[in-house]
Amino acid sequence: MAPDHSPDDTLGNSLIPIVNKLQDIFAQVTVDLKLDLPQVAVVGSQSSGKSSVLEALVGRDFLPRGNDIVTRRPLLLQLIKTSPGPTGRPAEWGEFLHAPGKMFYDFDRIRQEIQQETERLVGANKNVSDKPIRLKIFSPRVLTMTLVDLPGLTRIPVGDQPGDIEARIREMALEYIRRPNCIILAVSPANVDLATSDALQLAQVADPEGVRTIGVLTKLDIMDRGTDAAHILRNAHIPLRLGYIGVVLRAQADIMAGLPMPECRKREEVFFASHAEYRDVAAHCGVNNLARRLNAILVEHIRGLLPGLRRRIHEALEVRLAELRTLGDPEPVQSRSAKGAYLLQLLCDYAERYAAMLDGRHLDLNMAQQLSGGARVRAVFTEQFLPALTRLDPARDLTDGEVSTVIRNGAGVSGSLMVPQEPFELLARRAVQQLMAPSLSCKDRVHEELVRIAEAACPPETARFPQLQRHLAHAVVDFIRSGAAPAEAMIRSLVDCECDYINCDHPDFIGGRGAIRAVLQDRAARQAASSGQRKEATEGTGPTSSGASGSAVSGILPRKAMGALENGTRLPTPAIGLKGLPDHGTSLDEMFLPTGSRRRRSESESDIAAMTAMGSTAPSGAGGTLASGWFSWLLRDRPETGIGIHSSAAGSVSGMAGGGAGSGGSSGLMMGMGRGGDDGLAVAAAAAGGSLGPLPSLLARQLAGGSGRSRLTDSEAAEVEVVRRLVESYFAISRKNLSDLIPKTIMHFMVHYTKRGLQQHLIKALYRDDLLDALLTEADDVVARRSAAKEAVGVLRAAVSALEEVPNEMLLGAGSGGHGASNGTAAPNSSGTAVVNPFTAAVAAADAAAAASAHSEGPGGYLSAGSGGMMGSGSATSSLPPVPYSSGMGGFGSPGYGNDGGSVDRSVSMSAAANIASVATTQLQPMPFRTLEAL
Ligand SMILES: Nc1nc2c(ncn2[C@@H]2O[C@H](COP(=O)(O)OP(=O)(O)OP(=O)(O)O)[C@@H](O)[C@H]2O)c(=O)[nH]1
Repeated sequence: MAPDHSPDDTLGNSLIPIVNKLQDIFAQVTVDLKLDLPQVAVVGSQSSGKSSVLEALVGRDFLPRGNDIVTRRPLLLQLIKTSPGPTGRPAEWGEFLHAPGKMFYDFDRIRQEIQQETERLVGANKNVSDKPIRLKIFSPRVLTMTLVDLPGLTRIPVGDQPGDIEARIREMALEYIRRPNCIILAVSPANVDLATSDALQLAQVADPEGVRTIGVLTKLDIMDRGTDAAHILRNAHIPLRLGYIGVVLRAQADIMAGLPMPECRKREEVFFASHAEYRDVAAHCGVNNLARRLNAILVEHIRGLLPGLRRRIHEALEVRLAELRTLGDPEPVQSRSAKGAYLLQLLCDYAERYAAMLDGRHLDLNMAQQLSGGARVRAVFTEQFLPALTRLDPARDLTDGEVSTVIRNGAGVSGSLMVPQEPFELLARRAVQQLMAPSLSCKDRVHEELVRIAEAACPPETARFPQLQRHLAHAVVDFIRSGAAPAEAMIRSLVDCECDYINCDHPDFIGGRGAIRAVLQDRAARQAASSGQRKEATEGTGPTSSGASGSAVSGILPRKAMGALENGTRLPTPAIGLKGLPDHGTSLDEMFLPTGSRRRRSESESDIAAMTAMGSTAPSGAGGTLASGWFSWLLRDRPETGIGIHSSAAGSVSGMAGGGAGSGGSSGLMMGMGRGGDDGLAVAAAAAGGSLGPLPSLLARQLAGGSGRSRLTDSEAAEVEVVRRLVESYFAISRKNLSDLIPKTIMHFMVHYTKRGLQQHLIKALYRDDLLDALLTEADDVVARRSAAKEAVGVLRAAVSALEEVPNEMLLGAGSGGHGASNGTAAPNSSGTAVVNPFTAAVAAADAAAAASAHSEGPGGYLSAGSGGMMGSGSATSSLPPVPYSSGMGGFGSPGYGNDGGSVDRSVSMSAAANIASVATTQLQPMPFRTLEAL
């Protein structure tokens, strides 16, 4: 009797053939759409009964068996259930991959063919090979599934077997059973101690969780008298998650005597019925139950597989249809006038696609993955250009010492009392000049993006006309370039304009007064903080000196100047300061009038260099003058500095005066410098003894390498602070201007220009009588690709119809009450948490079905809920996550028939894309999206 396909198999039988049909459809052509079906592999020691188990599942006698090593190459056996054939015609047959078109109706012949094919490769003397034999068995009496018969594990090499035969077979078996979608039938003979089972040992390696291993116990009928395997079948001995199934198969003598398979099944039934020790497990034993359980597992798996499969088929179909459109279906037009119209249409399409991509009107799937089209141009502005401007430091690379030197050099031989205009302008220009590089870089990035868009805008139909693509690429790139040149000129002019006139009247400019106020406030705050600390330290000692009374600012600034600052009134003394402050005359602002005629703008960097270098030659001051600048005046009488022009005016000219000023140097006129000889010029020390030594080319401070704030006098540091603030303020204005104008310039000269003019340009460049034929000549491979794409579309449509035969509830993954496979079973894991997986769920379903039809008197069978069996911890609804069957071995049918990837092959369309890309890359440069840092 063939395996009993009871109603619980109905679902599987309706579904699995559809999957097989799909596999067959895909096998016909080069549509590399793979199905990730689980397969069933038998593993175990030599002569444990592996082939016998497979045979029994198939229900036919066709595999070589014996007590010696028999299976010497893996056998991939695809069982395909067929409808019963018309009377008189054999309904069962086998086909080998290595003998295409040959149908084997005689199963003895199949056995012989397996033997011969084995010997053909590895000889007759017991050697083994890992090269599989692929066999399809078509029968109305089989469950549809793929089985793998593997050579048995052995220890001692015999015959032609190599010395490492044990390791070889082990590896061969592991190669199959390691695959996550392989269901392992671990076959162990019951007449050998289970603790020594090779099958279980190997299955443990490949499936440590035990979620896809079913134990199969053979030879129950020939166990030692007085022993039985009931405890094993109850899963009590060496527990497996999916438990054990006991079978009684044919002995060698039965085979020799030709005992028919149905007889054997009957005998098995009788065996379990007549052995009291197996009564409680009998309902779940036997070949029929093994088949049912495997089927349930497969069905559950396929249920999870189908929705994704349908989606992939539809996607593949879309890809092929799109490819067909690009290849031109039907054939391209022939008449000249029609060709002209077609070319015109293509050019207009191209220009429209380019514009649409810029405007964000062209949507495609790629857009979910990355920015594209106009959004990228905008990203260049917002995510690259603007942040790059923000990061710019107006006094980049200039130390305080250098700024100070520039200021001093700008003051010339007579020094200045207030902030000199020239050094400020020089530094401001230098800072603004920094805006040039990111601005030009922004233009370059947009240029790249436009070329990228131009590349992507190619209408798919152009793919078949390589010359047209080439000409298009040239024409478009030229056109984009023609917009980039004036954009660059404009950008340069804009930055030059910003540099050329330092507009101190700009309403946003902080101005000299503002800068001084800010610095004073800062300093006052610092001073207040430090005096607060001191006060805390000396609390209770009463008010301190005059410097501590009143505001911190007034302690620094002369009262009149302070008043002027606060009231905007005039100062009694002439002041020198920056021009461009809001009010003039004799107010505080007058302090900032320029000391000399302004120079024309010079090259900032060279000016800076020159002015810095000049530092050594410029005296830091002359006797009695505030050689270190106007800020000394602001700071005089400041108690904390310990300096005062009153007290030391007579003695000091500057630290530079060295020995000449030695007596007064320690409290010298010049702030900071008076603090000690070490602040003076190095030359001062060298010149001790009265005569002045030669003036070094750099100031000692710079020579010492310490041009930082700590090396400057307090006055110089304050001066530097004010100048820095002025430069920062002015730079911020220019940066703001350019952050607005540069994108506008680029948009105008490049983006909008190309968008508006591209169509005209293309028509002018390419819509030419002399080019028409060449441009519309198809590439040589297009015809072949068109027919391949058509074939693929046909196959995929067939696959779609095949899938339409699948009941909807299966595709949706809805539970099927009738089948029971939707009820998962929670197997307890070590921590007591329920672990549910499709395999166990399917097994539970099969068991439930078996229990329902069981004729045993047992209390629901050993796998039933609550029985304490390995499955017995109750059931759970199977909104189960599908097991991630990430890979699988190739199915039977064709070399490319494997199920190891599951991905849609887009080779043809990809080659089309590659074609486009290759054309483009010869003409156009690839446009990587540079990161922010690239700027
Ligand atoms: N009595 C009895 N004999 C069995 C049973 N199962 C298998 N046999 C016998 O055991 C021997 C080995 O069986 P095979 O099916 O060839 O074992 P195998 O594991 O495929 O062997 P190799 O492919 O050589 O590793 C054969 O003679 C079978 O008839 C069983 O349940 N009872």
